Amino acid sequence: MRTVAVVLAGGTGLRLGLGAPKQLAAVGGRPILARAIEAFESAPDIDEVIVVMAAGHVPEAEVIAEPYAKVRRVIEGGSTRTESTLRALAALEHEPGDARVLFHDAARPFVDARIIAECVATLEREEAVAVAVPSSDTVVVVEGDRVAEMPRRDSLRRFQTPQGFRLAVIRAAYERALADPGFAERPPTDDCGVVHRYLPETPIRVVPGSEQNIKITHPVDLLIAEQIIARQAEQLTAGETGRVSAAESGRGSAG
Ligand SMILES: Nc1ccn([C@@H]2O[C@H](COP(=O)(O)OP(=O)(O)OP(=O)(O)O)[C@@H](O)[C@H]2O)c(=O)n1
Ligand SMILES: C[C@](O)(CO)[C@H](O)COP(=O)(O)O
Repeated sequence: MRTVAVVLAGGTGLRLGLGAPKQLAAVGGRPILARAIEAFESAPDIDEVIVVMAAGHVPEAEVIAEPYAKVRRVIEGGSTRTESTLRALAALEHEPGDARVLFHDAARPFVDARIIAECVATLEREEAVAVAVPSSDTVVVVEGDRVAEMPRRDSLRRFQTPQGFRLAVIRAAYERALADPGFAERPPTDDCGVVHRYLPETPIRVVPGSEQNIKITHPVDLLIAEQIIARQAEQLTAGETGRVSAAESGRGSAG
């Protein structure tokens, strides 16, 4: 069964305010989009990667995607996230219904191998999977400027991506969504939201995300991203030094 990763890069990054799509900006010297693609390129369970790029920026995305063998298509996105997903689904029209598809925000460049592997493994036995972390803030529902509800924090999670589905499920959910005149007016904020609203009987399994799997959204997130990259580099160096010392001590004891 094939698994396709869709890297959603169709946004323009208004909240970051760089004047260009944020996924083209570099963190740690490399474009955010390249980092997101790289995570799926190096995941053994992923067969193909489709990049959905913001209108007018497809050639730049093609240049970024060029080194990655699994990226065989860079397509133009729509004006909303759900429209970008729909374009990816159209590009996947020849895939069988039991194929697996993972939708990932290009704006989350630090998704790791464990998360991707758990999503793919979950889709072997389930029809939909989401990635989430607990909330460390108390989250409230407000009406106007008044608190209306205070849900129990221990039941709350913050969604990340990827969000994965059997193709037949996400196709059916969008088919129902498109038949609903209210969908365009109030679209869900993600693909799990489309499945939850239009196929409520479909269970969505949740696997643990990571605090590093941030969505670069506001300017402060660029600073956090640089810190994550610096820490990853330190950990790599420490790991390599550790391996060298272990090898050296091994040689010492053997000889
Ligand atoms: N029409 C759109 C809008 C968003 N996305 C993608 O969905 C992910 C999450 O969206 P968000 O963080 O909101 O990105 P932007 O839409 O670029 O940001 P903003 O809302 O600040 O403009 C991003 O990787 C973005 O590129 C997309 O593929 N197509
Ligand atoms: C899909 C998502 O990243 C889950 O948290 C989020 O809903 C995307 O929202 P955005 O407003 O498009 O960034």
